[in-house]
Formats: sequence, structure tokens, C-alpha cells
Amino acid sequence: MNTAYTPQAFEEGSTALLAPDPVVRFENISRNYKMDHVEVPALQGVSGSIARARSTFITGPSGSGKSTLLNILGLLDRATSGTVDFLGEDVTQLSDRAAADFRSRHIGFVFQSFNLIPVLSVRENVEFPLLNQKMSAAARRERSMEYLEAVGLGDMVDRRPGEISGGQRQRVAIARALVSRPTLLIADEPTANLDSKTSRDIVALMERMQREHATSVLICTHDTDLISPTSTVINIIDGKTRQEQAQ
Ligand SMILES: Nc1ncnc2c1ncn2[C@@H]1O[C@H](COP(=O)(O)OP(=O)(O)OP(=O)(O)O)[C@@H](O)[C@H]1O
Repeated sequence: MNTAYTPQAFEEGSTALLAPDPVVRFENISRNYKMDHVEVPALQGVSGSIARARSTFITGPSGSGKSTLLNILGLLDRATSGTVDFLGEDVTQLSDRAAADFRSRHIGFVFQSFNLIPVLSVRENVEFPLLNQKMSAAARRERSMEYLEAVGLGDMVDRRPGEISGGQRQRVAIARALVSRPTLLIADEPTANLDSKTSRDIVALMERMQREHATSVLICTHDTDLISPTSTVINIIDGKTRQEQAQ
């Protein structure tokens, strides 16, 4: 174990919150929301990093700022101040169009509500992120089938999302998030609507895919039972962070 990454090295407010070989480093992120002309601080100077090909969990009480941080790191929202270095690039400086392009090339999302398109088949849902890539229809189909088989749904590809279980829908969402081979998989409460066994299976699946494809995985969850011993934990309380290396 590298002692540079013990929890003591990650004191609150430290700017040296470095994971080994990080793909993302964020420094002093603040985000204020405007409510009735009053600025409400959701994040107050949080710093940390996301290691390559590892799992990082964001935990913390309701309203502490977890989704706000996830949205900023996923380039879905902008920080009021602070920097996000993603693969060596300061992505806080990107235009909206460049941020959307960066997102489609490097980030896959899994949400608690699955966000599948109900009128498309399971296979068409997984193919969807590949439509704006330079790939033939046959290559798209082959790649989608590869990921659907990897998540154990090779025999359900012609069903609609309404014709499969919640756990199966979440597996489709994982295949869809990974099919474009992103650098970072972001999952916001991916197990919130699932029973505890299915939840553990879903996290195990994400971690297997992470090992096989060297993807970094960032998971926001209330459920600390899901956290694996080798992962990094970023704990947010009242908009401030503490990052710990679990092992
Ligand atoms: N669009 C918004 N406008 C105003 N305030 C917001 C907005 N989104 C979030 N907030 C506030 O910012 C704070 C952090 O919210 P956030 O959703 O990031 O917390 P969270 O830790 O993800 O909560 P939960 O676990 O309940 O989902 C909360 O006080 C919330 O009320």
C-alpha cells in the first residue's frame, strides 16, 4: 500500500487530494444556485481526483451536494468557480458545444431512472450513442451485441424496456453507457430503485466492466454497503469534501 494515499493525507480542504494516475482532478469547486435572488451555496471549495481504471464512490447525506458535483464532473453543469482537469484539459473553459463533444467522447452516464427510450428495443437503446460515430450499421450492431452479451442480456435484445425487469433495465443502461468505450462511467444512484441483491449485482457488473475495459467508474450512492474495499470514497458533508482511500 502506498502510504501517500492514507486517509490522513486527505484532510478536508487540502488541495493535494490526488488518486494514483488520476483521469480527473478537481480543485476548489464551488457551485451556488440562485433562489429568489439569493445565492445558495451547494458546493464550497471541494477538491479531489478520480483514479484511472478504479472505482470512486461519492457518499454523503441528502442535500450535501453529491449530484451537483457529479453533474459538474460529467460536464452537464458548470461550477461557479474552481477547475476540472480531465485528461490534462481544463474542461471548465470549454464552450457548450465543445463540452457536449467531450462528453460524448469520454463520459458514459447511468441514472437511477434508467432513462431508456421506451419505443426502442433493448439493442436499439444500446446502439443509440453510436449513431453519431463513424461506424457502419453492422459494426454498431456487433458492438452493441458484444456489450449486451457482457451484461447477460444477449437473449433479450429485441424486447422493449417495458418488457424487462428493473435490474435488467439497469443492465441495459450500463451497456448503453459503456458501448462507446468512455474514459469515465458516471452513475448517479444507479441502484436506488433496486432490491439489495440486484443492487450488489449491478455494482459488481460495473466493477467487472471497469476491470475488463480499464474504465474509471464514479458512483454516487446513499448505500455504503455497496462500496468495495479497494475503491476511493469521496465523502461530502454540507458542500465540503473529504476523500479517503479505502485501501
Ligand atoms: N437546481 C437547483 N436550484 C436550487 N437549489 C438546488 C438545485 N439543485 C440542488 N440544489 C440545492 O443544492 C444542495 C445540494 O443538492 P444536491 O442535489 O447536489 O444534493 P445531493 O447530495 O445529491 O442530495 P440527494 O442525496 O438528496 O440526491 C441542496 O441544498 C439542494 O436543495
